[in-house]
Amino acid sequence: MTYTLVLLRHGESDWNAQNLFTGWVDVPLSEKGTEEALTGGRLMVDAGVLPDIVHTSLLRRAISTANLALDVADRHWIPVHRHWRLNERHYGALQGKNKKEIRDEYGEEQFMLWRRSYDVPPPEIEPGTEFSQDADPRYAGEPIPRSECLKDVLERALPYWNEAIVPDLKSRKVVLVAAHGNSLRAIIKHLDGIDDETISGLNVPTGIPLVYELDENLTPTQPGGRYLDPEAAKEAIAAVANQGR
Ligand SMILES: O=C(O)[C@@H](CO)OP(=O)(O)O
Repeated sequence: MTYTLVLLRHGESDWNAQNLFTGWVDVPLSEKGTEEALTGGRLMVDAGVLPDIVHTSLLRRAISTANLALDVADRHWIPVHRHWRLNERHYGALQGKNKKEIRDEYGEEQFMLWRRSYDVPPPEIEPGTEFSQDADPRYAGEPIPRSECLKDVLERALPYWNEAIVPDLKSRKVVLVAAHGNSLRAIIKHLDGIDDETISGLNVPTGIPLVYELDENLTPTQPGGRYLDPEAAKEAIAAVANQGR
């Protein structure tokens, strides 16, 4: 008997399409992203993987993706929990900046350090500036970051994983987590025990459900899980890896 976890990165957002660092900026899905979310729902139906409960971030690209996918799967009615601890990593002062321009200005090495190193956060965002979240009511009273590396994301996501998601898994619910490239990378690092170096090469495609069967110790029975459309995932993973080029 295993526990079933479905990880779903939101469909393409408007800012993914424009190649902008997004982080906690609350941008909507693009038309393509909406289609990806609907396809994600169909893939779950075809695989017979029907969520009993959903956890999302507080950002509309993840919320909309979950809503669209669950509607297709006729599971629009399941209980939902939302938390900022599942948000995308906070991209600090890079939020709203073009990835290619940042790469051209700072060079490949610095660009990749900021984008994919485990423990180097981008420069902090200035409070009160256009893309900062300090006055956003959804985070009132919360210890929100001004910039995060993946290590920070893992540290803030883990309490939510342990206290909110694990109990649902252990009660034998099929759990859907609809979140973001980097919050999902953090969860995958934790689940698969990926080391700090190797995780820099792992990218998560938009809109393709990734299913994990977990044993009693919450160890994946198949490391890396299985994408419900492996061919599409391969192509989309390469596209994410190549952003900024
Ligand atoms: O901009 C972002 O918030 C993330 C995800 O879209 O980008 P990256 O893949 O570069 O970490």
